Amino acid sequence: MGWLRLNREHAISLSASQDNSTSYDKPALHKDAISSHIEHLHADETETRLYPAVADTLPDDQLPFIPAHTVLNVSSGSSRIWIVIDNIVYDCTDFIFDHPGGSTVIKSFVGKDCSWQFWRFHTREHMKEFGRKLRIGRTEGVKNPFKEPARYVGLRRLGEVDKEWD
Ligand code: HEM
Repeated sequence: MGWLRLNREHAISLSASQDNSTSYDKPALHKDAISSHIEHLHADETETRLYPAVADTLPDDQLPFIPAHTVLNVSSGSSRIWIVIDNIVYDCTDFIFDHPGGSTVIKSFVGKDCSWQFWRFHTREHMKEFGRKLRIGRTEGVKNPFKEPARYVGLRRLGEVDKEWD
């Protein structure tokens, strides 16, 4: 667990040294730091650390690809809190302690897709300001355990084409 401890201390000292930083700001981890600590880790922890948080400026389509089975393995075999929104993997391990909606909701989606649930409670601005810095990769095929219920405006289903207007 040496690496995890190091990562947390690094994050804390970083946020202490930057006034406008919050405690869940994650540093962009350096490859040398990863390899020098990687030998102390169990296999599944090693796997999680291959995907550190990436720079805010990196476009989604340039994020490293994390196969669905890796998302699943990491989530069941380690204490990392990875969730998937619109095929982007977010590492919420540290962020859950600061999440205004509490940690339980996020924990209930570990290793799962929760796109529609996320968009029920958040705006694009929330994602840009708080979510973007938690991105670690992109993926495909991770399942949402719940089907999105149909949404209605009055008696009309949202998004339904109104035949009378055609
Ligand atoms: C990338 C992951 C996430 C980020 C960055 C994030 C960020 C935030 C932020 C910034 C707020 C405050 C919103 C406000 O001020 O109006 C919030 C509230 C909330 N979030 Fe999240 N969230 C994440 C994941 C989730 C997930 C997966 C769920 C569960 C579906 C969830 C459920 C909620 C709820 C229920 C609230 C409280 C809403 C309210 O009080 O009106 N969040 N989140």
